[in-house]
Amino acid sequence: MGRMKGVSEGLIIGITVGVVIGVLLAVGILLCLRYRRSQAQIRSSSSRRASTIPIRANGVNACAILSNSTTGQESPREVEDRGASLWLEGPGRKSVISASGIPKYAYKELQKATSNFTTLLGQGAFGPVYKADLSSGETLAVKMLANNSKQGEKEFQTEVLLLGRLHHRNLVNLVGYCAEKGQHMLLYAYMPNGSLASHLYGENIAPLRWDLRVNIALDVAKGLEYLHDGAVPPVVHRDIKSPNILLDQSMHARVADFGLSREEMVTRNGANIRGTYGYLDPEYVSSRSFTKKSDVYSYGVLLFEMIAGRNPQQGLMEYVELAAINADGKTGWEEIADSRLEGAFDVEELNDMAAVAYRCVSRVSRKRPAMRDAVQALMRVVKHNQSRKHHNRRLPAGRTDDESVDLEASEVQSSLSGHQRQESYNLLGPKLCNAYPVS
Ligand SMILES: Nc1ncnc2c1ncn2[C@@H]1O[C@H](COP(=O)(O)OP(=O)(O)OP(=O)(O)O)[C@@H](O)[C@H]1O
Repeated sequence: MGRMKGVSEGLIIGITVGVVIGVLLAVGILLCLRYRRSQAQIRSSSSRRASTIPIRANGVNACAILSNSTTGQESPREVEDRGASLWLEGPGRKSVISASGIPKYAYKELQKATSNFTTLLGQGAFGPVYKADLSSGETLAVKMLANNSKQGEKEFQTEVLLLGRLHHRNLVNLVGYCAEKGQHMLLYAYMPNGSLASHLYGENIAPLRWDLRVNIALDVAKGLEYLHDGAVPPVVHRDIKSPNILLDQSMHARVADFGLSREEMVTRNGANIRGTYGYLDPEYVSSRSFTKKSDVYSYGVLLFEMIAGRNPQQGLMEYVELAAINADGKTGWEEIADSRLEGAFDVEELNDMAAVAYRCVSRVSRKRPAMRDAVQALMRVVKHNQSRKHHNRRLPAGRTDDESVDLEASEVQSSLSGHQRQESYNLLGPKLCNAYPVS
């Protein structure tokens, strides 16, 4: 009996110890599993954040070191309170990534980078634009929005958010902003080669070569195509003109000044119109409804401006209309070619580009091409231009690049049958030039 009692007691103790160990093991495994799950959640949420907040350092897709430390004007508390901003640090970098993913710059840093706002690049309708040399070595253009603008803080933040999501190699992309001391500033990539207008009309600047004009025409078309068909929601530029086409270090063109809320201008007859005289879609002027096709019209004017080297505000379109009497819309446009080209252009390419331009400036918007069609047409012109260049690259040894351009023009113009029309340019050009002297 006594032995039996001893055995059952031992059994009970054994079972109890086993159960306790089992429970402890189960709790341990459970805790372990929960810990691993929470780690996985942290990992996935941080990678989600990284993919939704585009971390860009001054417009360049750069690998940035993120930290909570403060290096600029704003206090860390301010940043934390908004709960959605991250400081972006790097050598000489003092900006903060806002909720929209667009770096926010401190007023003090910009003040230093612009030598107290004295490095004026020019004055636009929105206010002055300054060149900023940052301590990081980067150069930006700072557009200081005029204080008299009716835009409030909320509208400015909305504009930054909208602009910040537009990115294309043929746009002057927004790379940052500053909203401090009652000032609103937009920061853009700096375009060292200035505006298309300065190259067409600048006095101390070499005439823009034909091949560059063709490339610029395609670049602008691609930038506009992106705004119309690539951006969500689509963006209508509303002010396509040669001063708003800027050239980067490689002479690639980029469309500037898009997406900004524009003030209306009052015309002589008291109507409120937005845009620039000379580039304005006549259908918009009568209907007051601005569409993508109104941008297409302005683009057509811009193409003719590059072909003729004439300012749309000084009778370019009247000049074009006059030439259109002789041209059938597709050929014969060489008579309006910019005299500064001195005949160094390909007639076929010029006619093809003018044919696109002529369709773009059709008075009936429905008849104008979409920007994607203009891109296709311009791509063919660029292709032709490049294969011509390739052909002419087989030059006699010892020739310089400049000579090759001259040779290229004369060779092509004399070798291709279509280019015999060059002679009619020589005959008809001066006639039209006298009727509309370049002012
Ligand atoms: N990103 C940039 N890089 C270099 N220069 C620039 C840049 N943005 C603007 N500029 C220059 O600053 C000056 C003012 O530009 P802004 O765009 O404000 O006005 P605009 O285009 O000349 O006129 P508007 O405001 O009437 O369209 C111009 O000379 C322009 O070429």
